[in-house]
Amino acid sequence: MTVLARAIDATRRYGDVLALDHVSLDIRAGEVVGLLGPNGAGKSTLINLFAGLRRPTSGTVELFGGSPLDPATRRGIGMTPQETGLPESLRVGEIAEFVCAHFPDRVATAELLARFGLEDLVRRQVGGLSGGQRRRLAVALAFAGRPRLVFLDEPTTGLDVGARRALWEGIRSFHEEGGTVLLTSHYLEEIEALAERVLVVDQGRVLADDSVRAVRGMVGTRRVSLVAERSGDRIDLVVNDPDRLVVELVRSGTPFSGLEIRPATLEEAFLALTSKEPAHV
Ligand SMILES: Nc1ncnc2c1ncn2[C@@H]1O[C@H](COP(=O)(O)OP(=O)(O)OP(=O)(O)O)[C@@H](O)[C@H]1O
Repeated sequence: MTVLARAIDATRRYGDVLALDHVSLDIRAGEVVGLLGPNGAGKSTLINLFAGLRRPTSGTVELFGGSPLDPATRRGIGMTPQETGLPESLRVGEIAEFVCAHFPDRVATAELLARFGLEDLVRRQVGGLSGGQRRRLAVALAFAGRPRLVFLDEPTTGLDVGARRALWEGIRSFHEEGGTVLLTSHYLEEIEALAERVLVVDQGRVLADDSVRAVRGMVGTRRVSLVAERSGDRIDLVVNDPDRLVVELVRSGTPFSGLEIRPATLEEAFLALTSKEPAHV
């Protein structure tokens, strides 16, 4: 399958901060790939390298087989960064028209807005949009030039359920037409709704690169919490098989109390993943 974006041993430092640590991966045509990781994991940095907004400190990043720094190459991508600023006094239809007009093979403004459920807002000034409507518009604009590959950095943060679904529909219809998307999120649920493949990133490293189902299994851990009677200390453990742990504890005759078992949060699962050797790097 055609590789649209490729990182080979890419490292990016900001002063003392190692934002990306020897990352190698491919984004192939037709994929929707979710980039999952906690704050500061390196998700935006990876997108910024692919989009040519930053250069790697070492290693190589390729876009459509060329350099992401080449404007002609970059014309094939669409991008919505984490934060965007749109001119307040322009109308939604005017902004969409302005952005579409930059591309040789542009989407019709009405079609673009309809795809993201924004058709009723075409005459509204941006200053009069809600936060969710602004965000949807910012995401829609990434698709204005019929890109081959779209980067979306936390596209649905701050959206309510309805707006989130409208946005998901827009992304899905692009994918159904063969489009490729790399999107970041803090939520596995969101990535599950859109992507087949998920990259789990933390501290600049790719901890897992697998199907959403496999990663769900990996992070489908449980947190077991109990008080050891001898010391009186509460002990917290993140495990895959809590039943076995409890059976073994009882068998060993260790006195304990206050047993609690609950699903691990994504944060805890990340920590559990980080403490092991990465499955695929
Ligand atoms: N321009 C910069 N200057 C200095 N440090 C930076 C810069 N950009 C990012 N960093 C640091 O690099 C690391 C990775 O940041 P990055 O924004 O890529 O993470 P992220 O996974 O996108 O986080 P979030 O989920 O919070 O958006 C962080 O420690 C961050 O503070």
